[in-house]
Amino acid sequence: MVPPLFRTPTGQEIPAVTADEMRDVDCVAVETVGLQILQMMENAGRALAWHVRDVHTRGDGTAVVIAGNGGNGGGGLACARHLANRDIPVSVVLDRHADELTGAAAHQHGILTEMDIPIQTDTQELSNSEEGTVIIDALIGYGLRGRVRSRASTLIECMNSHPGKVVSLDVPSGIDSTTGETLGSAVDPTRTVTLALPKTGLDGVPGTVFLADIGIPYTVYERLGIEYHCPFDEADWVRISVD
Ligand SMILES: NC(=O)C1=CN([C@@H]2O[C@H](COP(=O)(O)OP(=O)(O)OC[C@H]3O[C@@H](n4cnc5c(N)ncnc54)[C@H](O)[C@@H]3O)[C@@H](O)[C@H]2O)[C@H](O)CC1
Ligand SMILES: [K+]
Repeated sequence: MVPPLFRTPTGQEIPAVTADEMRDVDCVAVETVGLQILQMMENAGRALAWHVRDVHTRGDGTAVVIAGNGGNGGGGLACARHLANRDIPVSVVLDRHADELTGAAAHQHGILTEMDIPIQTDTQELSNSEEGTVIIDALIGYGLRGRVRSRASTLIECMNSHPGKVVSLDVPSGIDSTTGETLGSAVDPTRTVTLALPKTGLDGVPGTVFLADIGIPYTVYERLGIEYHCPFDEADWVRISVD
């Protein structure tokens, strides 16, 4: 399969990667170069919060983050903190009980509880929220394995039936980030904010796609033989599309 070629609005080409290649990037960044996941996640959460504010054009200006237990969920929870810091009323719906969270997601969750941000597993508040509410899809990213299971599938349906705009982090949940296949059900976003490099499966996803800088240095790409030229200019993100 020939990988899709993404370009910025000025025509700069950006290589797309599979989930395995992106895991290699993460692995070299962390194991060899010494970045910490939380450093990259902080950049992801901040960039995502900017995009949520950007699509917040009307309504009551609230946001609901739907978060899973992996790196994607962790980025969504970091985004919730950045939104609250800008006085945007934000709440969180988890895909599991808070006691079951692990790793970076548990870490981000602990901060949100200290901030008194409402966190629940019940989707009622999401269903009742206004059209102007922006939904942040941080359920599953490139870590999706197999068909979407029932609880995640319910959350995906809930996001898709909400009248508000949906911003997906990294990959619309339910889309295989390598093949673009819908594994059972998938989020239909207004916008996707993908991290570091485009994923091959993003070719053809609905909505616009932005690439965000999460601070991975050139040397990581060089070590993996990925030809990378910085596509970012004044902003820490750039819109990308396939010809
Ligand atoms: N350098 C980077 O790009 C960085 C990306 N980050 C973000 O981390 C995710 C990848 O994180 P990972 O923990 O590997 O996986 P996910 O969060 O995508 O997925 C795990 C999550 O999903 C659930 N899940 C998996 N399969 C299924 C299924 N079939 N049905 C239901 N649920 C499923 C699982 O239970 C977990 O909850 C990447 O996309 C970025 O968003 C890092 O933040 C920083 C570096
Ligand atoms: K997602």
